[in-house]
Amino acid sequence: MEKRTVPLYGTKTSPLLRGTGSLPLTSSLRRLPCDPNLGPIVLNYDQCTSLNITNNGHSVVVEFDDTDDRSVIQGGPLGNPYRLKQFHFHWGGKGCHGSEHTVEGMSYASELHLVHWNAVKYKSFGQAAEAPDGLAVLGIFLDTGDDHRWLHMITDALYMVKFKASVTDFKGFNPKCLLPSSLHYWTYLGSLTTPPLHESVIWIVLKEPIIVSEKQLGKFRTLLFSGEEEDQRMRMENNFRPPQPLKGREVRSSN
Ligand SMILES: NS(=O)(=O)c1ccc2c(c1)[C@H]1CCC[C@H]1[C@@H](c1ccccc1Cl)N2
Ligand SMILES: [Zn+2]
Repeated sequence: MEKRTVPLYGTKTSPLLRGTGSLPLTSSLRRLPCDPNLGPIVLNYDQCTSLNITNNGHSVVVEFDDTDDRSVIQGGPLGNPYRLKQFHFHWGGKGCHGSEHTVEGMSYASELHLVHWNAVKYKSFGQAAEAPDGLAVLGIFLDTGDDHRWLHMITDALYMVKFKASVTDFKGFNPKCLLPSSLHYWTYLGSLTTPPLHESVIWIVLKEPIIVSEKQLGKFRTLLFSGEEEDQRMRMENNFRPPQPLKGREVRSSN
């Protein structure tokens, strides 16, 4: 990890955003005392059903069947199990960094977000997305180094969703293969980092990054913000929102 120069966020299709959004896990977070009341997070993804992979004009998204509790996250700061709905990534331009959280001012090349919703308390994702305890987003940092042995399953499919609004089947993918070995985490109450910016997210950010290669990251940058029918082709990069002030929010640390 090197010091990141904060790239300009936003392009014609994703203007600079307001609101609290994601927060910097800054200051001496690494030395935060562990909160003994924070138990381990538990991921039950073994029965997960991935459906498709799509380019939504902001990121690449893998969506899951969330009609029952077949894949959930629970434990840690969560009072209920939360259903896995989708995951997506944020990344920078060549050589610059693209994570939406920083740790002691340092950022990573990319950040993976696994988005879950509280189906115990809310009838739909949309309703949960507007409630303070509606969503739980698991954030995983991507640092650069060797090839990630399973990420190719995503990057090999990216040519199929090059353009905005393109989608293709993507069955049988279990995101457990994208987890680091440790599930130690920081957690705080924040918001979605892109519109509609609802203050509805229990953020759970893993301390240990996964390692992916620059070559693999480069394949994300072959995606386009623009649709197939648009004349100007805008490469999809820097689709991350720089961290926002903590504003006195409490960040807690698992062991
Ligand atoms: N970077 S992030 O994880 O904080 C993030 C930020 C914004 C949004 C999402 C994820 C995703 C989560 C699923 C739906 C989608 C989205 C949305 C779109 C239409 C209607 C509602 C919603 Cl929530 N907006
Ligand atoms: Zn995100």
